[in-house]
Amino acid sequence: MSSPSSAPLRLGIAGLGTVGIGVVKIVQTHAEMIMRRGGRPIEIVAVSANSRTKERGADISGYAWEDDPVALGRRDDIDVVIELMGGENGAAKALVETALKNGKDVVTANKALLARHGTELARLAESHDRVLRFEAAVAGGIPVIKALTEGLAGNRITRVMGVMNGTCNYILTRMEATGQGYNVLFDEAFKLGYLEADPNLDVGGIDAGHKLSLLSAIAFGTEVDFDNVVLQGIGSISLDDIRLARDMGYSIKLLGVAQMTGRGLEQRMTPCLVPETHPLGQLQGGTNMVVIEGDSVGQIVLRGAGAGEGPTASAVMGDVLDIARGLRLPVFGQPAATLTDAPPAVVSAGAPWYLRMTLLDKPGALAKIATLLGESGISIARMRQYSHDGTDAPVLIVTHKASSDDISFALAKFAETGVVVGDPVALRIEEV
Ligand SMILES: NC(=O)C1=CN([C@@H]2O[C@H](COP(=O)(O)OP(=O)(O)OC[C@H]3O[C@@H](n4cnc5c(N)ncnc54)[C@H](OP(=O)(O)O)[C@@H]3O)[C@@H](O)[C@H]2O)C=CC1
Ligand SMILES: N[C@@H](CCO)C(=O)O
Repeated sequence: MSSPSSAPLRLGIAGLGTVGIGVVKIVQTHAEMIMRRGGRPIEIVAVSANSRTKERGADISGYAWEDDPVALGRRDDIDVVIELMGGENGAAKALVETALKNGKDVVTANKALLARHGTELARLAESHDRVLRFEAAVAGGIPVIKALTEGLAGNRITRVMGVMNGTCNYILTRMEATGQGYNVLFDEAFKLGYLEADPNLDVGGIDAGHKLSLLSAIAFGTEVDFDNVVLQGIGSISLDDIRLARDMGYSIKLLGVAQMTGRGLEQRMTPCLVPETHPLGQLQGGTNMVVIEGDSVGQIVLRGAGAGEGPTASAVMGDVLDIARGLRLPVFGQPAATLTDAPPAVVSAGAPWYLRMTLLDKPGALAKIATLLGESGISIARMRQYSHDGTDAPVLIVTHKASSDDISFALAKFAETGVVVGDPVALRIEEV
């Protein structure tokens, strides 16, 4: 920690949308409290957004305006650039690079940018003796970066997992609670300010994958490796799956898991079943949860709002206050030059699986499926056939531990049995 200055810390904010305006409101509302806690006044000097005339819900008339956000990175009257525009390239990347090269510290909520360019930007920041902070980029208002880089710094982290996309958790849990369809709930999540500019980043699991790749880098001291996160979105999850999983005692979550194994770094962000009684299974709405396991601390669970104006702005301000106080940590908790290039784990550890399929209701159909699973090396733990009208029978199978390769092999062979109608659904049951 360097000795902090008592001069005002001067901010330039690029992006005045959901998060940017949230930050403006906190700076304006809590000026005195922030000054006491940061040990110096914190002032917004200049801002930038696409439209100068848009109504913003906060008074920004006292701040200088830049049409070009990158100009904020060159201004002599700014100490910290806050990048809240989004996008993995373009103006956001140009601004962060310009600011760091011009001696400014940077705070960003942009997980897409860091998932793609995090290692390179960390090297750039550290080579210019600048800090680059991104608490808001992972799990919104939950201070998970701080937990990993500071409070848990003495632990060898064994696993990080969690629900890290508010939109997906909102849609999945509201589908179950209200029986409403995907499209209605998607619109509700939009109104709550949860969605990315490109909503496919949310529902496709990409946004949560970005976040997981950042947590992995900190937890395991590795370069950010988003390309090797195994990704699957929630688009294929039906109301039937949500209800049937619950009937078997599980909730469906878009769950991220990262762990360093003997086979390399395993990173997955996929829909999984978790026990409905586990805190992960109970998570409702836009709430996020990150579970961290360390060799000394054991398991800890962090829970809170993962998206939206207030929670995300809260995380941004935590970073700003740390800079005001003079706290200067390496971007990923250890110097960027020491981050290792870990090989990705090709095969994930075995797990029980949930298999849902529709079978022709005729003699021997179930036996054919049981035989096929046996031949694929998969053992059945539980099975349930639901009552039905007509000729198609909904069947649910929970397996004992099986590898994803064995499950894929069996699924590929299902069509050959002549008794499976449509595409079966296979979801991993995570051991939490
Ligand atoms: N919303 C959330 O809950 C969370 C968001 N984030 C991240 O925070 C960042 C901002 O998100 P959010 O506030 O929701 O996004 P919004 O879309 O609400 O706001 C984006 C802002 O950036 C401005 N902008 C975009 N491109 C440019 C550009 N090229 N030049 C100048 N201004 C530009 C827009 O201007 P204008 O208003 O004039 O169009 C707008 O003010 C993203 O990286 C997002 O991933 C992280 C955690 C949570
Ligand atoms: N779109 C993101 C915002 C928070 O990162 C979400 O729904 O979680």
